[in-house]
Amino acid sequence: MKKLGKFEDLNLSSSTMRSLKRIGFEETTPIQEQTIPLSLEGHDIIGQAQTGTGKTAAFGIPLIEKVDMKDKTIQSIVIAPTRELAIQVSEELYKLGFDKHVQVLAVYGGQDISRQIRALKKKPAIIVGTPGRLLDHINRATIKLSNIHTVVLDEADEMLNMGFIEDIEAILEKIPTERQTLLFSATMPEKIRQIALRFMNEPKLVRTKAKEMTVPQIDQYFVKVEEREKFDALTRLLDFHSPELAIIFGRTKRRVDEVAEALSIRGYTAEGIHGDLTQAKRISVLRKFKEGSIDVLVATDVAARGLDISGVTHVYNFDIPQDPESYVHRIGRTGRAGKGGMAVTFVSPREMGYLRIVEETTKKKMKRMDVPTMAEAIEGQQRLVMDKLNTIIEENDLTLYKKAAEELLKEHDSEAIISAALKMLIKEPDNTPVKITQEAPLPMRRDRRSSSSKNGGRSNNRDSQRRRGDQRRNNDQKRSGNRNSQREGRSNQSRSSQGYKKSK
Ligand SMILES: Nc1ncnc2c1ncn2[C@@H]1O[C@H](COP(=O)(O)OP(=O)(O)OP(=O)(O)O)[C@@H](O)[C@H]1O
Ligand SMILES: [Mg+2]
Repeated sequence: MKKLGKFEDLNLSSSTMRSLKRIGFEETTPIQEQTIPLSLEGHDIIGQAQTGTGKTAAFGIPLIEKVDMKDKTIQSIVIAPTRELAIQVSEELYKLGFDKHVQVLAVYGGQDISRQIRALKKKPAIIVGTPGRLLDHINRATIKLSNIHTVVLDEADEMLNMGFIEDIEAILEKIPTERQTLLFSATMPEKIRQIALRFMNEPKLVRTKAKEMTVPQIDQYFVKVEEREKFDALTRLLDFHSPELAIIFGRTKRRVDEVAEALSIRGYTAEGIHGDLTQAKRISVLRKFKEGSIDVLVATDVAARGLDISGVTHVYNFDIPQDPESYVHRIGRTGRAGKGGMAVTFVSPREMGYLRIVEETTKKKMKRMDVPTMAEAIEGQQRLVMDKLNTIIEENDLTLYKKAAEELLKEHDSEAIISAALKMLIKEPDNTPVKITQEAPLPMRRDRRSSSSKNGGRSNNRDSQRRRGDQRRNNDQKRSGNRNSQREGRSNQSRSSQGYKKSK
């Protein structure tokens, strides 16, 4: 990301400066440089910046600065859409407040409420929570709002999409009005402006200057491919690109299950993640992905949004997302904290209209990419193995292997031996049959393009409204089924400390 300022210029306390140093943040990102001073002055803020540009610390640093260590009540609340985001944000706040000894607690559905109640008794200064669970605590009076001076809505766009609007309104209505309200989002649909009007006090709009909605470090491509050819195209691309860590997005849960299974059959270390898996399963899949013991994560959008996993080099949209905001969030899982990344979107010929809408919204053209040939895929694999061999030669003592090498050299010339070894090391194309149920392409859309671009890409077309309506209904069903149940429907895993990325 573009680095503009220095934290030194922001008049932060020495404890926060020490924490920043420990984390490894040296310079501010643009959104941080612009919002931190305003926030410290007490203004309400609407902050919009691209994915992966440090919005968490943009509100986190002022939150920590404003904690009064003598006050033993809850002083700030951060509302986040999902439990793993709540955990991720609370971990970042914990690190930012480490030297000041600020207590931060995450509360979210799916976790034993009595455990949370016990933790609340330890008087954390900052609570990070999902809307439903926060409301539960508020209604039980285990969270008291009377002393709260700052409220943050993180990923506001996502919370609206997930149908949390009433919960958020209910929470905001209960918090003293002489508070500061900060709202952060990667995209800024009209609904958010309405919330701002109702619940904020002359908010300052801070938008980091960017022509495009996506960060420039992400190279964006599309591949025009028939539905039935998608899977083979995917494996070719994976072989060709040899991503360090890749996320593949599918449209449905079945899709995610089938693609993950099919990839495993073909010899990739892949697992799927979506809202139907148990919490424990989601935790373990995400942990394995962060540690690199699986290198392909297949996910529905909701399962990966907002997650900050370092080292994701490639994002593949196996299915093009229906609305442009999802696209922005999906590909935003790579290219974070100034690192590079590649996003490849599969489009079936009938879905080209959607591609154009995405491009109009993000104001960025995707380059066309062809499916690599078999030879190219093998070449990609060879490059990878050659890199690995070079590293092994550079970094290891190989004396133990010398004798065997000499023996082999007596029988064959070196080229033959190395070629054989390469053949062994390379994952050769594998055509084991796999089952991928064909999905119908998204409905044709012709006339709606203009309506979508007019409102700045907000996808208020009928399709997406219907879809959101469905989502909301689902949420409501779940809600009425079990007030405390997990509505977030996502994996529950936070960024682990080793996954905490610094751009140095
Ligand atoms: N000043 C900084 N210097 C270096 N790295 C930073 C800085 N600020 C944040 N980061 C790192 O950048 C990454 C992305 O930050 P963060 O998750 O806050 O992005 P975001 O803007 O909230 O993205 P999203 O819209 O996807 O939620 C994190 O790993 C974070 O630790
Ligand atoms: Mg964020």
